[in-house]
Parts: sequence; structure tokens; C-alpha cells
Amino acid sequence: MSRDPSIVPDRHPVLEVRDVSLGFGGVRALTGVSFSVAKGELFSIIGPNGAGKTSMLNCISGRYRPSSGQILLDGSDVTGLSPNRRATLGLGRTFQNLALFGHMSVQDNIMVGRHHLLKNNALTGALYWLGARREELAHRRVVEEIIDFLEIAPIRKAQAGTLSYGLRKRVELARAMAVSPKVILLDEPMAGMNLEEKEDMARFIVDLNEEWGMTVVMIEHDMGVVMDISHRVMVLEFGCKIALGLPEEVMANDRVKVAYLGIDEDEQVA
Ligand SMILES: Nc1ncnc2c1ncn2[C@@H]1O[C@H](COP(=O)(O)OP(=O)(O)OP(=O)(O)O)[C@@H](O)[C@H]1O
Repeated sequence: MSRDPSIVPDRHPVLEVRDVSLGFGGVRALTGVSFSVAKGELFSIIGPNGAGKTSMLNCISGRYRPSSGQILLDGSDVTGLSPNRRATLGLGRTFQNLALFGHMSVQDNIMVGRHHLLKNNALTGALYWLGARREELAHRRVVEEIIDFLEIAPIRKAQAGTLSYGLRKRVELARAMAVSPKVILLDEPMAGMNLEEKEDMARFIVDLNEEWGMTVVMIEHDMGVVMDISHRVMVLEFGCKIALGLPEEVMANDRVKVAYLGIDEDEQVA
């Protein structure tokens, strides 16, 4: 699986992270990290365990508040906003550890992703039944499109908790897509998957980026996939940005080889 090199993101930054630091007591999870992601870009964050990748995603989604620095979405400062408010403004995300409602059907889990977009609450829904009904149908149509896209139609009525790990990851992606996000944050979308499931997931991520026009920020440990499908890659180590560039530039970066790929300096010389 790889990208179509003719499709390039435009230069407009849809997400800007400015000088973000985050501490937990004595632990500095992030130190002065800045980067921006262009509209239409597939941007990956890599780094060794504990490098600060998930902390960065949590700062972007609003789960964590940075100790200092700013997060801008489409030019607006969202640093002080709640995760729900950010979702309404166009941020969708998946989690490293699955966060589906196990007892609910696949379809209903995905519908949860649309709920913050529902304009009619129970009261107005009762008063304006027709409008509410139309709105509900429009949301169902979007959910159906996502179900078709991710090829999960045969399991739409299944309880999410009964599915294989790979399928649950796919349903989680569906729910994040249901927010109709400008930027979708994917936390290790391929973790725990077999090769075939990884290939499927890589294809879906490329298609949602290229065909659905979603900007993607992804954390992923599988270097092969990251280097194949990303437009650009940022490398974190001990909470600091140590490299950012095209996949081939990052692969060739000596500091990255030492810090992340486990190639020591003697080997490089030899
Ligand atoms: N809620 C928290 N409370 C205390 N320390 C935390 C918390 N979350 C993260 N940390 C610490 O912050 C640092 C960065 O952790 P983080 O989970 O962001 O790294 P990561 O790169 O995502 O790691 P992994 O690849 O293992 O998921 C680590 O030292 C971690 O122990």
C-alpha cells in the first residue's frame, strides 16, 4: 500500500502546534514541540516508547491541557477548549486502547460519533418531529456511507464487544470518521493486527485521506507502513522533536537512526 504521489496536500495549515510543553509532576512529557499539518496531509508521529506521542495527541484532542504553548485548528486557538468542543470544530480521534461500547451494535457505536452534530434534542425533536426525523435520516445516511467504505456492512448489527480485535479497530475508525472531522487523530491504528488486517487498515487510511479529503495525524509503530503512506513524519524523543521531514529524509537522519531505529554510531561508520 502506498500513496498516489500526484496527490499533494495544499499549504494551508489546518492544525498548528506552537511550542507545546506538558509535564506530569517531575516528568516532562513534551518540551517545546512545534509543527503544523497542512490541509490534506497524512502526517505521522513516531518515536520510542515514552517519547510523548500519545501525550501530544491528547494535547491536540483536548484530553490534556499543555503546561504552555498553543494549539490552533483552522487558525482558531483551541488550547482552552474541551474535547467535545474540539470535536464539534472538526477533530476526530481513535484511541490506543479501544474505547467502543461493547454491548452496543456496530451501527449504534458509529452513530455515537454523529451525536454531537445532532441539532434537535429530545424536546425540540418532539415539537418538530418532522425536522428531527429528517436530520436523523441524514445522519444515518452518512453512517451507511462510512459502513460501506470500511467494508463492515455484514457486521453492522453485531455487538461491538463480540468482534475480533482488527474489526473493532475498524469500527473505532468508523466512529471517528462519523464526526466528519477536518483532522482525524489515529493512535496506533494497526497495533495488534496481523499482516492482512494491517494492509486493509493502511488502504482505508490512505483512501480516507485521498478520497474523503480528511487530514490525518497518526501515531504508528509499524515503520514500514509509516514510511509508505505518510507525506511527512515527525520524530519525538524524550518529549522533544528531533526530526521532521519527508519519510526518506527522516529515515536518513543520523539522530533518528541512533535514537529510534536502534542503529548505533559504530554501525553507521562501518
Ligand atoms: N497521565 C500521565 N501521568 C503521568 N505520566 C504520564 C501520563 N501520561 C504520560 N506520562 C508520561 O509521559 C511520558 C510520555 O508518555 P506517552 O504515553 O506520551 O509516550 P508515547 O510516546 O505515547 O509512548 P508509547 O509508545 O509507549 O505509547 C512518559 O514518561 C509517560 O510515563
